Amino acid sequence: MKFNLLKKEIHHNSWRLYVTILVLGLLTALLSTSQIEVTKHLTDTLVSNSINSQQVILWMGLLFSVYIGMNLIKVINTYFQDKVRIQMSFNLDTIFLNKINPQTITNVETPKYQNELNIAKYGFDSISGLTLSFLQFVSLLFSITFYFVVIFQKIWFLPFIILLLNLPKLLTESKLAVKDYQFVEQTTEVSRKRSILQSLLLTPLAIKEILIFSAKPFILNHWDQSYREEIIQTLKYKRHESVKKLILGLQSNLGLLLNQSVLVFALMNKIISFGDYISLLAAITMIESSFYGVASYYRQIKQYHISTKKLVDFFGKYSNIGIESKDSVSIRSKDLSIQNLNFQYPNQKFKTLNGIHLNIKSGEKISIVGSNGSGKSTLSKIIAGLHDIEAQTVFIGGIDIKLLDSTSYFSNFSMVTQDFMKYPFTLKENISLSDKPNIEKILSIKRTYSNLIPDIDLNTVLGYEYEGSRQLSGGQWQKVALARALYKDCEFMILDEATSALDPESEFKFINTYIQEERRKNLIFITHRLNLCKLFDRIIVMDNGRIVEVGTHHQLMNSRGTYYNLYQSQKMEEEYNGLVQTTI
Ligand SMILES: Nc1ncnc2c1ncn2[C@@H]1O[C@H](COP(=O)(O)OP(=O)(O)OP(=O)(O)O)[C@@H](O)[C@H]1O
Repeated sequence: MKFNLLKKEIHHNSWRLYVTILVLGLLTALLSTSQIEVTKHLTDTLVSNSINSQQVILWMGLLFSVYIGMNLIKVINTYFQDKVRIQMSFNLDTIFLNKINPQTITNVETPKYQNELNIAKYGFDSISGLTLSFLQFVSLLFSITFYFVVIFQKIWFLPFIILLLNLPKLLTESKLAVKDYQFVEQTTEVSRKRSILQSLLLTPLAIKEILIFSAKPFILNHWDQSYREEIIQTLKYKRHESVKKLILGLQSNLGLLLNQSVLVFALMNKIISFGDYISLLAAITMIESSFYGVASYYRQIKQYHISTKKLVDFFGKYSNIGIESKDSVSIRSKDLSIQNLNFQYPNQKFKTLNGIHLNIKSGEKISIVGSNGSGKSTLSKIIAGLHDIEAQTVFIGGIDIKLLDSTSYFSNFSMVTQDFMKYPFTLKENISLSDKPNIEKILSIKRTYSNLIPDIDLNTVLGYEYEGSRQLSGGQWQKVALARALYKDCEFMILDEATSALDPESEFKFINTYIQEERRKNLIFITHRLNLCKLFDRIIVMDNGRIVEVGTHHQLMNSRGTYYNLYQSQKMEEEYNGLVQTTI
């Protein structure tokens, strides 16, 4: 990806503001040079043998007007700079959120992604800072040039000495720019840890457990430790920066002393007047401070180069920029076939799935069961196209899914996972995920699946995030997620323990209705409630990343293997619970 492609979007709607700020910068430079000139004349009038009071009043009036003008421009300039900052941060956030578009979740569900995201955000912020600094830099260049002209007219060689003495500032800032980035990279994890723990202490979900388990001191202690670690690292870096700045300050003081000596020499030898002395000293001091601005701009230019490199890497990994869109392949059948599929998560040392072979015919309803961690969710996410897999392992209608455009592949799937989303939107938006929900479609789902969609106004905002919103129960939220999956109305419905919060009657009614109503569609149902498995065409039993049994409920019960044992132990548990209840 070429970063230049983004530049236009970064500066969208800002060019007129930039020109305004530059004009204001030019005016500031003109006024501050006039201030020097007026001060010179006022001083010369004051130290002359015959003080002309009218002239003194005139110069003082002029000086006052220059001050007022400078103040006015300063206020207007600050406003426009704020405006640029706001516009730029909107542009950058828009680009960032639009461009980050990973095609799968495999690399996103890792700490590496979080760290790289943090560094990329820092890079983006430094770009927005750079634009403003560039404008300030140009304004400073105006001022420095004007001051140089003033000084050059009186003592021609002095501007060159000043320039030479200020070069170390640029060098130091360039080194600090590299160090800045190294510092951010080193502290990303610890600063993320601190903010994760901080939000843990503040989010309502966590507060509930914190209260019950009296966990505040424990989490606070973790937060305190990571914050202290971050502070230690930050202060170490700041100390290093301060030492560099101290050395620079000393160099700058020595430079001023040298320049002042030149002025004193010129004054004593009557090369310049006393007024010149005062005004030139002011000009030199202003150049010195302007050079700090120039140096800090130089540091940001350096950072800009590092940032763009990091951003190009980041977008290369997590966006679809530069990925050639695949030709649309027409899929004739929706039969799904998995051939010798192995899968390993990027941050795991072992394979989560081992040699999976599975064929699912169009319209088939299958249930996947197995112990915790056996790989059921991973397999279902792979089927839905959410993970990076090797070529020639998953096929739809005989076509390798790696050859298909991911968006068109996703259009075949509806999915409700264990950790489904609860959007802080209205009920109808939660179901449709659209600005223009098809109300008739929602009402039709409501009629077919009784008790699925809560009996509240479709325009009610859900959750506890906003004033006037309405919180749902866990089961109701899960029903809304199921309604969302039905609304998408796809060939494949994947339900990963997606009915676990429903009462047994609602769960049975939902699954049974889907099977009856959607005979031509596929249902992949992951569950721990084995009594529902009887409703399915086939049951897949998983253990330790492998498929260990496949068959109907009766076949698997007769073969007396893993499924049989799981079923028996669940039946015994249910009988025991029933016994306890009747005893009570
Ligand atoms: N994002 C992830 N990154 C790394 N490892 C993961 C990730 N998700 C799952 N795993 C690992 O993969 C293995 C299988 O997990 P998976 O969620 O597929 O199991 P499951 O059969 O659905 O379990 P459960 O019944 O508890 O939901 C587990 O050992 C788990 O630690």
